[in-house]
Amino acid sequence: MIQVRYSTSPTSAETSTTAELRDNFLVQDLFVDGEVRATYTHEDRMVIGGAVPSVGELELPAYADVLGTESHLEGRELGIINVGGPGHVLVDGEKFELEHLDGLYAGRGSEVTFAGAEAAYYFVSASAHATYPASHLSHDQIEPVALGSSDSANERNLFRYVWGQEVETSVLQFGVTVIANGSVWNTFPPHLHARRTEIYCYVDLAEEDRVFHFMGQPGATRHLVMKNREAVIAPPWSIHAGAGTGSYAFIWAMAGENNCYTDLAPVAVEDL
Ligand SMILES: O=C[C@H](O)[C@@H](O)CC(=O)C(=O)O
Repeated sequence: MIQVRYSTSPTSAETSTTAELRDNFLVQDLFVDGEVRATYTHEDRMVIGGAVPSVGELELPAYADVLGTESHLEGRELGIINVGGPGHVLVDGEKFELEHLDGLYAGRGSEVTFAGAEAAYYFVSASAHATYPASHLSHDQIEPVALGSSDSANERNLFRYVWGQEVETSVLQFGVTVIANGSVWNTFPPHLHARRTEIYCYVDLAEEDRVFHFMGQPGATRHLVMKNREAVIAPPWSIHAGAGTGSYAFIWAMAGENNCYTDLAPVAVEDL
C-alpha cells in the first residue's frame, strides 16, 4: 500500500487547519506486522516507508502504478535503517545483518528483501542517475558529531551515515541523531536548505511521549504533535526542528538537486 502526497506552497501551510497540515506533511502508520507500507511525496519525489517482516520475508514493492517501473529501484536508490530488533536485509541476494539503528544503502537497480522476526525497517528511496554498490553502515562504527549543550536543552549526537563522503550516492543523504538524556530540542537553532527536501522519522520515543515538531517558513511556523515511528516531510522552504516530552532519536533523510550536506542556511532564533 502506498499513499501519494503532492507538493505544497509555503503560504498554504499558513492557512491550513491542523488536519490539513497533518494530511499534507505527517506520515503515520508505516509499521504494521507483516507489511510494507509507503508514502510517495512529490517533494523531490521521495518514497518513505516501513517494512515489518515478522515471521516471513518482505520484498520491497515496485509500486509500479506510482513509480512507473517494474522494480522499485529500477531508477532509484535506497537508504534503510533498522528501528527494531536484529534482522537482515538481502540486496541482490547478498545478506547484510542489521542491529538496532544500523543502516544500509542499496544502489540503483538492486532488489531488496527484508527479514527478521524482531526487526522493523524504515526506508527512503529517491531518484538516482547512477549505480553505486551496497554499503552496510554500523551505528557503532560511525563517529558521532556532538551538537548543542545541556544548558540549551539541545545536546545531541549526530551520526552521518550517508552524506556525500565515505559512501557515494546519486542524491540520497541520511543519518540518525540521538538526543542526550535531559535534552529535548533537535535541529535547534533551525536551518533551511534550498533545492532539497528533508524527511524526519522519530524513533525510540516512549508510547506515552510526543515530539512537538516545528515546520513552516520563519515567522510563520506551525507545529505537529508526533508519536513514535511517525515521519514528517519538510519541503525546502520549511524549517524542521522539534522538542520531545521524553528521550528520542530521529532518522533524517534528504534528496534533491542540492546534495551538498553543508549547503544550508541557518535561521536565527530571533528571526523565527
Ligand atoms: O541536515 C540534516 C539534519 O537536518 C541534521 O543535520 C540536523 C540534526 O540532526 C540536528 O541538528 O539535530
